[in-house]
Amino acid sequence: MFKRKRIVIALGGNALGNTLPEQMIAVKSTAHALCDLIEQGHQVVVVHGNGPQVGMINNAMAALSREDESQPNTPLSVCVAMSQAYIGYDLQNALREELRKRGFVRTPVVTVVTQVRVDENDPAFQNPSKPIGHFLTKDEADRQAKAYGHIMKEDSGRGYRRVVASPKPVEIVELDAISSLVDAGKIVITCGGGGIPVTLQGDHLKGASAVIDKDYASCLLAKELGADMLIILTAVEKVAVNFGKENEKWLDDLSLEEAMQYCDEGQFAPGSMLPKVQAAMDFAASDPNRTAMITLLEKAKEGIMGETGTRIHQ
Ligand SMILES: Nc1ncnc2c1ncn2[C@@H]1O[C@H](COP(=O)(O)OP(=O)(O)O)[C@@H](O)[C@H]1O
Ligand SMILES: NC(=O)OP(=O)(O)O
Repeated sequence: MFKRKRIVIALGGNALGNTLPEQMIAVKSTAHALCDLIEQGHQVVVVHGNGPQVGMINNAMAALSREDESQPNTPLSVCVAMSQAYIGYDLQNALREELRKRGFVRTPVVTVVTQVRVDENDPAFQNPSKPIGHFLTKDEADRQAKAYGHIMKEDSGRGYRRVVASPKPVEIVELDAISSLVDAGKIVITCGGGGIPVTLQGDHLKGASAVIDKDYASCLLAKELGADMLIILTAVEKVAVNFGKENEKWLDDLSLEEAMQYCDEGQFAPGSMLPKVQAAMDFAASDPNRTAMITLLEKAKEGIMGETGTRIHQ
């Protein structure tokens, strides 16, 4: 018998592309994949990344303030807010269009500007690790570091990128509003780019200079919303051990014990697959009835039917 599931979906970089025109095209196939799950009868809540976009926005705002002394530099937290609105705008319109095509003319899609509280003493503030912006060559990265004081790191064999602090999400500030919208059957896009990082200062929420990992934020959201599944959609169909090596092995199924062992062995690259596996483990550990899955964006439908993807469970 069909069981309707509440599913939090985390969308990776390939769901959005790297530039404005790329994003306009990419969101169409993303909407297609998401609507496949909605059409199956599932309740879907959408989280997306923002690494390339927040880097682009931050560079543009910094260039503006260099050109015009009257424009103070834009804090990273505001750049995250801008990325939520810009990505949400494209994504909600693509979803709206795809839903209407499939006859869901009354299903509203809404993007919630979402703040996520972090701990101001999180050691991540002292150890920038979250890659943002475009991939650069070593020479380009050295020039950027010298010109702007950015910290640059090699990203999983794919080139160099700027890294910024990435504290763990502690609390989703707008959770009640998100929960009401989801309960009322709306399609909600929330915690975009991991959420706008804020710290609590009395009654004031102060923007923090950071970018939260959207995989960890989507795990927190999924737990808070009592979701049945967390699905992390990325650019690989399955998680592998010995990734990229001759003895590479794609995994269908991962228990928490196996996942922990592979993490300890360093099988998953930090800054790419490791946060996904850790978020999946955290979600699966929270309840024996909860499963997390990591798969390719285009395979979401097959994944949920158990035909592909890597499932992480207790
Ligand atoms: N063990 C692994 N198994 C599968 N993919 C891996 C593994 N280690 C690193 N990767 C890489 O991680 C990528 C996903 O991370 P990333 O591109 O940062 O995610 P996102 O989709 O959130 O932007 C995959 O496309 C793959 O290239
Ligand atoms: N904020 C975030 O995790 O973005 P990416 O998924 O693009 O890295």
